[in-house]
Amino acid sequence: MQDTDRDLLPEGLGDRLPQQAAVSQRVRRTALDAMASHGYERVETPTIEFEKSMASRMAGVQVRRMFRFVDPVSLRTLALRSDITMQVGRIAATGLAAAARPLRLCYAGQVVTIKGDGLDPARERLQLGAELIGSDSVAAAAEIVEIAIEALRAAGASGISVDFTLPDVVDALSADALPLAASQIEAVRQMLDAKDAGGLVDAGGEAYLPLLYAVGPFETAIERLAAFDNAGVLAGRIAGLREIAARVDGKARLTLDPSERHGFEYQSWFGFTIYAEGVSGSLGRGGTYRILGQLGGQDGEPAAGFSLYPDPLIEVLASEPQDTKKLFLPLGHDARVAEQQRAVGWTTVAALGEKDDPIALGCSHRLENGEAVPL
Ligand SMILES: N[C@@H](Cc1c[nH]c[nH+]1)C(=O)O
Repeated sequence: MQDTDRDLLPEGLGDRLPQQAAVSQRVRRTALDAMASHGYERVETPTIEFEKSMASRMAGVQVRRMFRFVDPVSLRTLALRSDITMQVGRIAATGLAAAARPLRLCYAGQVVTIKGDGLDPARERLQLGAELIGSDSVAAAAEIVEIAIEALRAAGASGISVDFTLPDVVDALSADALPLAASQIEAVRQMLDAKDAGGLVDAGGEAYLPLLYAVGPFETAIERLAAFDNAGVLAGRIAGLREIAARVDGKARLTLDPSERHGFEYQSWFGFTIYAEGVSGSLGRGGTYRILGQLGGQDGEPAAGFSLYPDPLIEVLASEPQDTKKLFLPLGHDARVAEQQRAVGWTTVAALGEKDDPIALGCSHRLENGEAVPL
């Protein structure tokens, strides 16, 4: 009988072969270097931890997306990390509780979820990001957006665009200017998410209809949002968005979709999604949020941050021709010369036998009389 399962990977999981792995390393390094250059210090977190500590750090985290199982040692429920931001929140609230604020941390690692996101079947993704802990001000949010753009550009993306949103807009409006019954709030949110104008009216959210039209290029959409907000409930948020937009002007194309919530589980007054030309789907998101714990009392500690999910960018970059400079070392070559060549940046591939074919092995040059000769 054939063991068909042996060579298969579960749905949504995959290997990276050398070309993709090389690009992935480069993307990770260049993006993290951009974050480090702005004072974000690297932290590393475990891939598994207690479910409770991950799920309770921020309001709105969805545990049902996480792989969970019982630890045979502690007999407690563990979860595989689905978002490193929550772990950075734990570090900020515990190990680095006494560190000076604002605290700037960055991270990179694989994250997994039980189900892919929308049409994307991938269940494991590379996540890279930065968190600015101690403030969720406009200045903090603007710094985060600027660094997200810079990190993505450093990683090789171009034609970057950023879509701003107000994750808690329904809460803000329903608490004040446009009251909704507690039972209506979820339906109104869902209809806004679905951009379903008819459904929004049926759900009793007619007054929220203008939110569906305050979308598109930032300048015109923000004007529409301001016109809709005649009670001034959103005035602070609108001024904040304008300030952030002015800071990133010229670095990315800006759009606004004030009721967009896809992927925003715990962000508060400000959120954004980031895209690049030639790459389908989004490449990351971020925003302001609160870290629950002792710091900041009941409301938690304010923070802002972003996470990039660069896998689709890695695919695109890895499909472009790479300039490989590899030097073939024939049998009997001078080992000292080879070492000197590596010292000046060559990658060398040494022949093991007579039959080794430099071209088939991906070499661009061959060592002859101490010189690299093009093949
Ligand atoms: N970790 C969030 C993005 C984020 C980082 N910091 C704040 N928000 C996500 O992946 O959706």
